[in-house]
Amino acid sequence: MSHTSTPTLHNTAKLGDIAKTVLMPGDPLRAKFIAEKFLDNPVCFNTVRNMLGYTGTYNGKPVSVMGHGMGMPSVGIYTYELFNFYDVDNIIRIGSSGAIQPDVKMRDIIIGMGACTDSGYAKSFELPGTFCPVASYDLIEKAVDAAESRGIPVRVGNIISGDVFYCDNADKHDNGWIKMGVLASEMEAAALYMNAARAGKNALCMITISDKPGDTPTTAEEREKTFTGMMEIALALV
Ligand SMILES: O=P(O)(O)O[C@H]1O[C@H](CO)[C@@H](O)[C@H]1O
Ligand SMILES: O=c1cc[nH]c(=O)[nH]1
Repeated sequence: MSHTSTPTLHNTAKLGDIAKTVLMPGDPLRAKFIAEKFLDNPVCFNTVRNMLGYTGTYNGKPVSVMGHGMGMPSVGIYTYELFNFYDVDNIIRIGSSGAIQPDVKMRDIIIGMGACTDSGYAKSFELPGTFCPVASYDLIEKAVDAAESRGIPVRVGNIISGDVFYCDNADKHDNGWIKMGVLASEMEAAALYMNAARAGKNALCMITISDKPGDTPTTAEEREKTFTGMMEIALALV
């Protein structure tokens, strides 16, 4: 795709409408909730496909928040455009996720230091080996400090960005990742980290456990409005 200017096919914002740091949940209504609850003077810059995006200020500093949809292709499009066409420097994903390790509990917050994947997303970069998608060390360090200073427990470790939410034999699907010490599953961090690496920008994925076998899953509304610990840590990075 050779498109290089703004607005884009997926975003009606003009260059300058979006802040250097963007918080990105998968759910656009989680983006709306964050903008309305935490930002001063939020202005909506995108409604294309209902992928809501807002820019406002937090503690006087400009910040944007925008949904990225579900899965690697969707997050790949939105983050590519933000990094490469909108001059965004930092993207912090704030997602829901499924527990993989037995000692990971509902509502635990995890910082994805690395993101394993079963996706073919890396193929587009035509590399001679296996790329290791990792978060920005600077953002990890700042997120850990922000969590500690707020008394919010977080774990830092490996996560898995999968291409499927529903699959035959989920236990078998997770078993290999359990043996490799992977903490939790979600569906976008690996593509985000790859796009950041390719663009020379910074990315971090923070997730809150919303599902664990044997526990009652959080509702859609809880995923939209109650993961505020993770949201506050992300906002502290602005
Ligand atoms: O809650 P979000 O941020 O969308 O993240 C998780 O939830 C979705 C699946 O329900 C996938 O996008 C997965 O990564
Ligand atoms: O990808 C995801 C997101 C939430 N819960 C899961 O089990 N998987």
